[in-house]
Amino acid sequence: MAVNKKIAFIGAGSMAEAMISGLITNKLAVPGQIIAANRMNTNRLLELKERYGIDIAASASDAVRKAEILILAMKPKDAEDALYAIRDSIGEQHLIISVLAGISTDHISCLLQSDAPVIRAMPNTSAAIGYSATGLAAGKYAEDHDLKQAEELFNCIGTTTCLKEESLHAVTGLAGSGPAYVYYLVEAMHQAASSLDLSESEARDLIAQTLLGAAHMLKMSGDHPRLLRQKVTSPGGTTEAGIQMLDQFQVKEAIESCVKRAAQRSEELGSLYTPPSAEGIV
Ligand SMILES: NC(=O)C1=CN([C@@H]2O[C@H](COP(=O)(O)OP(=O)(O)OC[C@H]3O[C@@H](n4cnc5c(N)ncnc54)[C@H](OP(=O)(O)O)[C@@H]3O)[C@@H](O)[C@H]2O)C=CC1
Ligand SMILES: O=C(O)[C@@H]1CCC=N1
Repeated sequence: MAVNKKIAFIGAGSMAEAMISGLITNKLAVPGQIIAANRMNTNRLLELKERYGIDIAASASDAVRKAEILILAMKPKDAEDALYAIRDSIGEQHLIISVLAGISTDHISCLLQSDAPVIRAMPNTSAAIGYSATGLAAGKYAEDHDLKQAEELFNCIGTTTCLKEESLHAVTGLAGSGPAYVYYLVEAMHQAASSLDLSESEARDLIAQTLLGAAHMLKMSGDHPRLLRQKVTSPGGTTEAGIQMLDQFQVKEAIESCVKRAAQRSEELGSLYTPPSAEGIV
């Protein structure tokens, strides 16, 4: 379903571009409905205008004044400056959606000194091709229709899961950062393929299709990954021999630690950029 509101991206980096690309490709919005602002990198804004035909703003507050849905997409460390700069332009027409890792909706409301509805979202960069796995949580001023609006928007660029806000740290560790873990695995598979004399393009096709097939099997069969793995693993065969290496290097434990550490880092970012005086106050 298309939205008929103007959407402003405050922060025009990787995540904003992934969402802009997904929103336009999947026809939730036409380019003229999207406006982007960043801190100072005008070339980046011109690049996005050229690539997607979107509007660009002279300042973040200019973008805010022209839009009803605001997507906060700067780094957590820049949130304070960015929100101070726009707070006088926030009005009752605005729905605020933050994709910032770790930063709570309470903190955003506090910095904005506003009771405008805030939805916290954790998408991932697969939004660019309509495959984000996004977690969503409503802040205390958001009503059901605000969450529904955010769900509509993110459903257009992947799947959405609504959760309590505390769970967004886990979503960040698992799915927000998740594509990077998969690319890390792929980098290792490429290195192995190269040392086994496969060409770059042969390896690329084989690896991408193998991942795609496994992901579809997980979704379509509904089987537990252990069962799916067992079906690949013949006793005394190649897979068993390969997996013995993964076990030897404790790869399962490493991945579990990786996801937990990323989730913990999300909590740390929240504390790092939330002065104690701002916790829970609006
Ligand atoms: N990348 C990812 O995979 C994901 C990222 N996120 C979250 O998305 C957010 C953005 O990440 P990402 O896109 O990777 O970051 P980038 O560094 O790629 O982009 C950040 C953008 O924020 C802009 N910015 C900085 N300060 C301000 C300001 N005061 N006012 C307006 N814009 C400002 C920067 O502008 P300039 O260049 O001019 O300084 C830049 O355009 C982060 O909070 C991150 O946690 C969430 C899910 C996944
Ligand atoms: O690395 C980060 O902090 C951001 C949040 C999730 C993915 N990228």
